Amino acid sequence: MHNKGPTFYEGISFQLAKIGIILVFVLSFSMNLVQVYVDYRAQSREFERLVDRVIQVATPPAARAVHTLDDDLATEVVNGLLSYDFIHEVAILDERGNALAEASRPPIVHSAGWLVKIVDDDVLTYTAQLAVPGYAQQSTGKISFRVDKRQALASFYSRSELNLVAGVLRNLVLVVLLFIAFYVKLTKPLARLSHEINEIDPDQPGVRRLTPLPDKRQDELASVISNTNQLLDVVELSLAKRRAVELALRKSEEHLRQIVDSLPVLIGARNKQGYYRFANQALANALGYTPEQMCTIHVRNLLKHSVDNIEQVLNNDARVIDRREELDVVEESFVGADGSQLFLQTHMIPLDYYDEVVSLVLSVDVTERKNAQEKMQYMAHHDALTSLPNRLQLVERLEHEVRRAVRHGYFGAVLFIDLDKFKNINDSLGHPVGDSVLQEVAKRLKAAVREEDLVARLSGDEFIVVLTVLDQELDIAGLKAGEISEKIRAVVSQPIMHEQMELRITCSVGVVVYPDKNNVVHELLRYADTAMYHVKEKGRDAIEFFNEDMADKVSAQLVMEGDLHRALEQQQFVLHYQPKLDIETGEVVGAEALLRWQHPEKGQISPMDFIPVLETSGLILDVGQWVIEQACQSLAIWSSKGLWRPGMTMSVNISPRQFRGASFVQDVIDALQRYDVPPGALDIEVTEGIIIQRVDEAIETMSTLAAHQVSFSLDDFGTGYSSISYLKRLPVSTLKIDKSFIRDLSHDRSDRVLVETIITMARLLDLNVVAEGVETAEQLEILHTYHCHSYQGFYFSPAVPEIQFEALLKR
Ligand SMILES: Nc1nc2c(ncn2[C@@H]2O[C@@H]3COP(=O)(O)O[C@H]4[C@@H](O)[C@H](n5cnc6c(=O)[nH]c(N)nc65)O[C@@H]4COP(=O)(O)O[C@H]3[C@H]2O)c(=O)[nH]1
Repeated sequence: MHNKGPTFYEGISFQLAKIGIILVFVLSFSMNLVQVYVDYRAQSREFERLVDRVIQVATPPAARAVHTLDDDLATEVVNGLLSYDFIHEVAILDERGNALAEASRPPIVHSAGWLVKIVDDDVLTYTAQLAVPGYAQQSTGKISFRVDKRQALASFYSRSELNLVAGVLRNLVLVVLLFIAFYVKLTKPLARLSHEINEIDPDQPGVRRLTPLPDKRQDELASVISNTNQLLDVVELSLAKRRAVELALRKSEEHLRQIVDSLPVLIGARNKQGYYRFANQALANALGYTPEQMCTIHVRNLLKHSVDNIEQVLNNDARVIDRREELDVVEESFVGADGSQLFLQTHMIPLDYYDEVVSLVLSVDVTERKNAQEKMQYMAHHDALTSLPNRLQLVERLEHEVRRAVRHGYFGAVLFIDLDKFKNINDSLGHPVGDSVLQEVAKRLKAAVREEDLVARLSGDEFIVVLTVLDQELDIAGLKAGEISEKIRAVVSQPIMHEQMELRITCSVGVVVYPDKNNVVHELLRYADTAMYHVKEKGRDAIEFFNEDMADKVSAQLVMEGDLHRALEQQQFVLHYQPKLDIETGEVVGAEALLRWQHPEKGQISPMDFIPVLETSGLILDVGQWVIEQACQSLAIWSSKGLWRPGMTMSVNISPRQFRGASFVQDVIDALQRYDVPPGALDIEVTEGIIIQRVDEAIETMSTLAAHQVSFSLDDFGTGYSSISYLKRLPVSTLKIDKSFIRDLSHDRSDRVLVETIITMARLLDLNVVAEGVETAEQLEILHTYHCHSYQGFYFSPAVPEIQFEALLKR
């Protein structure tokens, strides 16, 4: 800080000189003037007295001259008066006013000084009456003369002028001398002092000291300089101390900063205005700024743009700062410099930071955790292949939609869509093709419905479409659901192009309109499933609405499902055996094990009624295994008793689900080994339906078991595909002609042709033929003519309990 020193004219000396000069002129001149005035008054009075004496001296001779009319005397008086240098005109007049004698001379011209001009008191005229004593004091004339007062006071004036000028000059000299003395003694040292103070470095005040005055000077200035030097020393010392403290502080702050910066926790301090007063490296890095930049950006600009989020952060800051509360914030959403979103979990503490209270925020970056959670949440609610909502989300949404429909009084619909023969695509073209078909179907379904409708993938080739808000009238809602279902059927059946291959697929659609009586989501799905199943039963590629009959059937099925669970636990199942007989010899060549359910209340229930329920509920896996075990056990017993001769076969029915079960092959082998079943005694009846779905897998399963001496019969032959091509590939030893062809054998020619053809074909393929449902001798006779190998049916015996069958064997 360097101040420009004062100029000469701004200096104290000049200022004092200026004041001195003004005082000299004003005070000394005015006081001298007063003195002159007093002197002038005294001089004037003196002059008056002189004039009076002159008149007293001149009037008697002048009166005599007038009285005697003596011109000479008058002239003498006049001349006498003119001898006074200040009288320059005299006249003696008689009583009539005629001049008896008069004389004048020009006034003496003075070089009039300035003072005379100020006084301006020049010529005066005096007149005196002349009277002769003793003549009654009667005036006889008068004498007049003119007087020049300036002339009379001339010496006074010149003396006064001299005094005035001399006084002023003397004082002026005094002022000049004082000015010099001030300048030398005060102003000059002060100017030097000022200059030296200016030169002092505020950071090192002790380095440049003020130059002391000569030793003999012990005045105030010398004391100021010496005191200032002492002060500079003290300041220098305290500065040095302060610098040392500051250095220590800075170092400790630096260490702290390093520690804070190296922490993985994101640390910052925000003030009430929403600015970071401090941000550690981790926080700055996380947001993509430097710690310095962080302090220049308002927190609003770092937050994700959502009113709630911004409000929450600002409100929390205000709470911490104003109310000094400590807060835990589960989630704050920030946006980094590169636009990426960041989720922070934060603990907030009020902190006194320099001159204000701030909110100290300690955060952990939970973005990855949050993203993982969201991803998991997404995965938990979506199907990975099609990204459609999965069953979980479907159920949640459908529950919500049903509630909404009930509340607002309108109808919606659930469409259960199953792709027809999708397995064929998977099996023949491979899973990648199947996957891309599913993705394409998902896309088409989404495009076919409104945004607010829901398309979900249930499993495999099953999709659900929820049509929300169809109509307030049930009929119209149903109509709309039907129209949309038709549209869906149409879009799904459009050719699907896959790597220049044109694929065609149809779908079966089951429709249920909601809300219904109980509005349970799982029921709705089951109803839609049932309706879809009906479509499948009727030949696929159609839509069907769920109706009351179906509902009754479903509820009956549900009741039965519960009963079947109990049946297995309480051993209500038994096996009956129907003998198989050689047509030629009439000997028993084996048996078919048939499942019976002894219901405690309803009595014996037909497997035709409960096997489908076992199948859909999955219970068939347990019950089917039980059947195999039971049959193997009976075989072992009869074999040990010598009742089961070699070459006899025990047929066991296997359901599709059981056949495809992962442990099926091993379970059968285990049972064979456990009961030590004679080789070739166990025969498994499979339907064409089981095989046709996955021919290769079926062949593999059958071949494995065939290697363990298990034979296979093809049940219900003639009702299905009856393709000779796959028959040749299958390890099947027996064909069972369905009883529906045997029933009308005696009077239906076409059945006879069919049965004869099957038998002939079987013989050609070296397969056994068993005719089912032989009830009459006539039927048996016809079969005999056709050279059918064996038969079973009520004609000989229905399926009978184990004991009865054993007795039959014994016979
Ligand atoms: N009208 C008439 N019927 C006759 C005659 N002879 C036998 N039957 C019946 O015809 C059915 C033959 O069994 P299926 O075709 O394999 O058809 C079976 C089979 O598909 C299935 N089934 C039976 N037991 C089991 C089992 O343990 N497991 C599996 N998966 N299915 C079984 O249930 C179906 C029906 O079994 P059932 O009611 O026992 O009915 C049996 C049998 O009682 C006859 O002369 N006239």
